[in-house]
Amino acid sequence: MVLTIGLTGGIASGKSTVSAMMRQLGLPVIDADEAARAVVRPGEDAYRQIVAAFGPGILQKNGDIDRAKLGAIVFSDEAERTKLNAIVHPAVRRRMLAEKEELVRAGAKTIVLDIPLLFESGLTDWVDKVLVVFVDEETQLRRLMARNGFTKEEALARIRAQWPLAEKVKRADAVLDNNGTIEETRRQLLAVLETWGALEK
Ligand SMILES: CC(C)(COP(=O)(O)OP(=O)(O)OC[C@H]1O[C@@H](n2cnc3c(N)ncnc32)[C@H](O)[C@@H]1O)[C@@H](O)C(=O)NCCC(=O)NCCS
Ligand SMILES: Nc1ncnc2c1ncn2[C@@H]1O[C@H](COP(=O)(O)OP(=O)(O)OP(=O)(O)O)[C@@H](O)[C@H]1O
Repeated sequence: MVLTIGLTGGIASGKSTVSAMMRQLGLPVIDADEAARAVVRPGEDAYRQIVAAFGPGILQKNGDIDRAKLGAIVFSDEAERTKLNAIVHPAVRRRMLAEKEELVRAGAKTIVLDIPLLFESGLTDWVDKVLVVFVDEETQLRRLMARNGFTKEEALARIRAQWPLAEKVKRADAVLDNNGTIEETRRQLLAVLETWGALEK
């Protein structure tokens, strides 16, 4: 029996920080953001669909998608974001399922799916347990602006493109409070993984 853990939270709440800890503990992590980058590389179907839908103006000189330009469009206009999601999400889901099947075939006992939009995309039936990384709004805004160099408006636009983090906390099987130090978050993570029997070899 494979235990599938859905790791989610809000933008900049600390999912990648926590998924790195889970990898260090020997748990395989399938990363939706990584999949979303891979499926839009030049030559991929989704790449062609994105250029057709948004025009060559969202491309860099070398032909790669200009993520900052496309981000500015989709985080300021819900209809544009829905258009992009309709192109990218099906390809991301196919890629993640293929990765998961490979891990199951290789005998993985616990698999982590790091999916920022687990709830927004209605993917909770993909996982056995939902682990939410929580931070308060002020901390989230500060860390997001510091990490990406966004203005407050750009950061808020991204935060508002997702469910409120408090709604995800209500639906979680376990919550990591990531407002403190990374060490404090790690201690909480170990306790949750212990409880779920996720660390047995
Ligand atoms: C708009 C894009 C090009 C911006 O790229 P950029 O490198 O600036 O951001 P990155 O991809 O690293 O995402 C950073 C964070 O933004 C948030 N985010 C990304 N896409 C979305 C979205 N469609 N809706 C809400 N939040 C999103 C997530 O919290 C993600 O972790 C990119 O985010 C994208 O292609 N998004 C559509 C695919 C998607 O929904 N990915 C999210 C998980 S599947
Ligand atoms: N406990 C913490 N204390 C201080 N800084 C932190 C803590 N946890 C995360 N950070 C920092 O906050 C920022 C956001 O963390 P991280 O990138 O892990 O979030 P995320 O949820 O993966 O973001 P995204 O939704 O964009 O993928 C990063 O710069 C990270 O180094």
